[in-house]
Amino acid sequence: MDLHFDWAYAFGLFANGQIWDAAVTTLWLATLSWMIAGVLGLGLALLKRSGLAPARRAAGAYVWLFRGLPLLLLVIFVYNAVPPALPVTREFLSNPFNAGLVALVLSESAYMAEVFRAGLTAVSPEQRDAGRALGFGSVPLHRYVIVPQAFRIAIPGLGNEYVSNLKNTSLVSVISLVELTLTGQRIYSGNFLILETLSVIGIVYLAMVTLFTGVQHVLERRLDVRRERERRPAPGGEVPPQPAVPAQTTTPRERTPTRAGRPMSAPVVLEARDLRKALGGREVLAGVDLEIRRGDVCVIIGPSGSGKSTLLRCLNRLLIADQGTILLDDQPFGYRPSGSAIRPEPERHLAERRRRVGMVFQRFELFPHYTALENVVLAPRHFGLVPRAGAREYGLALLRRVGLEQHADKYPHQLSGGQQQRVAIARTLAVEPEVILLDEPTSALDPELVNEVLSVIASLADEGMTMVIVSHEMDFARLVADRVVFMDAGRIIEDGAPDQIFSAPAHQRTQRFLAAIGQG
Ligand SMILES: Nc1ncnc2c1ncn2[C@@H]1O[C@H](COP(=O)(O)OP(=O)(O)OP(=O)(O)O)[C@@H](O)[C@H]1O
Repeated sequence: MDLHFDWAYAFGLFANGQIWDAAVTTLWLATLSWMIAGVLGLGLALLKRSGLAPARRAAGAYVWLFRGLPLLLLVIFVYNAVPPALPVTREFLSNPFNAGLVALVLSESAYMAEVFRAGLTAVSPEQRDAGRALGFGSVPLHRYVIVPQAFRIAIPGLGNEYVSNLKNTSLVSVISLVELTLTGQRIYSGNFLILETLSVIGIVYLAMVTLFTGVQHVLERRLDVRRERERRPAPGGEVPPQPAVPAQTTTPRERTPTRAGRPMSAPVVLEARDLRKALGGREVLAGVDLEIRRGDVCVIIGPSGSGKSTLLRCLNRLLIADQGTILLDDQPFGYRPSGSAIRPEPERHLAERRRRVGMVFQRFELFPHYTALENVVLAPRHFGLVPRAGAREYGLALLRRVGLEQHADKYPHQLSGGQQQRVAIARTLAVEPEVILLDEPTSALDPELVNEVLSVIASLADEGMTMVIVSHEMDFARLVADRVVFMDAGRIIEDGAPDQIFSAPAHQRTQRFLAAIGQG
């Protein structure tokens, strides 16, 4: 068969105004529906992960229904069946563009919900804990920490959705919306130059997809702080290297073991009573009592799996103990009286008070999409501890305290592990906690970076900061601690001055542990 392609006609079609009008309609319909569906999809994804079972079920039912129904059927239904059933929609839905928009949004939002859900799930639980430890409740936690990270992860999936949505607009031609496909049909039904017309229509679709792909590419690059920064050196990158720790800071090695302990008269600031917690069917905390006095530096040591980290997480209520209570300044912390018993307080009431007990994590958990300075000022800005105009100065002063002022505008990935941990300490200090919990703050660091972090912690101890530190750094514990607490199998076995614990442990289990790690 002789295939004739009328090139002149095909090129001439590019000057056909009908095609460009239809392209604008198609693009507008696809973009508007995709944007509305994006907002709805994010809302649905958040509802699907919410703690409220009815909200979860409703969102799940929505996704099940609108992902399951063919779009063509939805378009016809919205245009023909909804207006008679709901007269108030008659005027709006009598316009094929509006009816198509509604159908596309219904269908597309169900898909987008799953794309966003994948992004939300990919944000690590440790990032959530870091936000919660700063005192963020659910809304600020999602706004500052989770959604921005989830959005970055979801971009490729959202881009795919845009492209499939753009092509799906052709189905709206079934209710006579004059979009690209219908325009093509109308043109070739008059002259039968099907191949030429469809080729031009196809090229216009491809041009639109190419345009969008370019926009997506630019957006991805903009939001990828790693890429952005590789091309553009961060401010502060060219300054001469500065000392790892502030000049006034003492290094642990230089300190003399004169930290004689706080007077026993200092008020108790944080207290755990009979804490019990089971995890994975095993009793991890088996009745822990601990008193922390204002200004105490309490170092918790013990074998792996003895429950040290679990105890810390229970102390600031990132983890809810099964039994027992926590008192902060003699007031129940995260518990409230309920009849004769006291019960855990709901997260929404507890969130903001949690910042009074700050936490530094083993793996730093800086927010990767913010600079060091932004990490530090995020929470104080949110809680109104510092005015907008003074926020930068406030953050810089804190970074200066940990020796990192000149790295303020770098992103976490541009800092060494030790520097990241020092920023994390500054971030914790920024919300003015009464007590700081440090969970193995140096165990994720290369040996040569350990000292710079320990030095910062030592300087905080000198300033009188109350700290509870889980550490495997025994030399550091000897020098910086007022008290050393030895834990084993979910219990506190021994609690005393560093000299006593390290030189004359009273309990055989402590002796065995110290001997095993070469400290006996
Ligand atoms: N989410 C969890 N589910 C089940 N078991 C858990 C969970 N978290 C911790 N555990 C277990 O609880 C025990 C105590 O863990 P924890 O992290 O508190 O110990 P640790 O003394 O801090 O240990 P390490 O020094 O190795 O960090 C371990 O046996 C651990 O496997």
